[in-house]
Amino acid sequence: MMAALVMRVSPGPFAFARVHRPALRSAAAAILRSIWQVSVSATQSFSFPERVKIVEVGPRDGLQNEKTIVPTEVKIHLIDMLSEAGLPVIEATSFVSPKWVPQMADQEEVMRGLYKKPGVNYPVLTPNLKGFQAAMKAGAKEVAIFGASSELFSQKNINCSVDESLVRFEEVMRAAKQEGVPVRGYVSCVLGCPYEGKVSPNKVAEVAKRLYSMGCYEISLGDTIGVGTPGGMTEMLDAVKKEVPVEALAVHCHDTYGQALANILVALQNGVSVVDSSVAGLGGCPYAQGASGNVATEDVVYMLHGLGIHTGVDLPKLLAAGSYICHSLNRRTNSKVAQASCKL
Ligand SMILES: CC(C)(COP(=O)([O-])OP(=O)([O-])OC[C@H]1O[C@@H](n2cnc3c(N)ncnc32)[C@H](O)[C@@H]1OP(=O)([O-])[O-])[C@@H](O)C(=O)NCCC(=O)NCCSC(=O)C[C@@](C)(O)CC(=O)[O-]
Repeated sequence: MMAALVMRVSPGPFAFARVHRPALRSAAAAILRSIWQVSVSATQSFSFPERVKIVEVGPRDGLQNEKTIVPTEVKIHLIDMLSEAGLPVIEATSFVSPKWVPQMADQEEVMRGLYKKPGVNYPVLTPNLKGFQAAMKAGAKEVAIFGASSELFSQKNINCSVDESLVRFEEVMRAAKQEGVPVRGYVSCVLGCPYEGKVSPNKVAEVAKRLYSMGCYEISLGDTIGVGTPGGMTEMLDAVKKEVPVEALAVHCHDTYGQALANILVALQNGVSVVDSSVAGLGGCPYAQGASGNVATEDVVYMLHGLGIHTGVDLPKLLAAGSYICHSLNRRTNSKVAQASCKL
């Protein structure tokens, strides 16, 4: 359901209006009025979803590219902190080859060790039947298959062509249907490929349609290397929405060029209400040259709450999870909200 945006102006950032000198006070009020007017007119013609489902991909996408192996207990504690913060979906790990992605080699231990909070989904990536079977043995209740709209990226990432990958995914889908397991589908490189450059929106739409037709309940559209802009996002969504209902679409933005929040905003205006993000902005695909972190969950939540959109996420608890993983990795957070909160 979509709701028109009701603008609310928080007094916080405008505390300077409380100054005692009348001239300054009226100047501050004028600035405030002009900002408010611009904001309202800029947003009045759009509508946004009332609630957004955030799919937290930090424990998988966020950590898969880390060179030093993160201890299993740290991964488990991170996942538990994220579920405690109210994230409804937490992608826990991936059942891929440990030769290809050594960081995910402890997938079974992670699945067995995490506290399965009632109401929270913990999907895992499965590139093929072998991965699916291992995931089932480890107790996974939901899986994700991951394809691409670029041939070269598909080859580099999963060692097969796009068509071959779809055949493998059909096998996973058949097995999943037998087990009654929901399957999410990813399409990578929807706004650009590190090896092929521009990707046609029609190609994205075609792969998204194939995944949706085979039974994926949701299709996550990945700007794998974070090169997209709001213009590209709009063009791509226009094409995909002709093939897949918008209710079944998610966006998965990386922030390499600082466009992720703008791209997400445009996706929301286009009716998308599922957003992937990674705590502390960790992440990147090891087989996508130049890929930087995912958009930070903290920043997405801050923006959504500022728009009056419900997420169910407790921002202070989320910030604590981000701080925990950054401390464990000895890394500065990529989240602007976390950086700003530290200074308060
Ligand atoms: C897909 C494969 C396995 C094909 O890899 P392959 O080498 O072509 O597979 P194969 O079938 O020829 O088997 C080779 C070896 O791998 C083993 N194997 C085969 N399958 C599995 C499995 N499931 N789990 C564990 N082991 C497996 C298999 O048993 C065999 O072992 P060996 O006999 O040599 O000892 C490989 O290419 C792979 O693991 N790729 C994973 C790459 C990956 O995880 N990339 C990151 C995730 S995608 C991403 O980040 C993008 C996303 C989703 O976030 C969205 C976005 O941002 O756009």
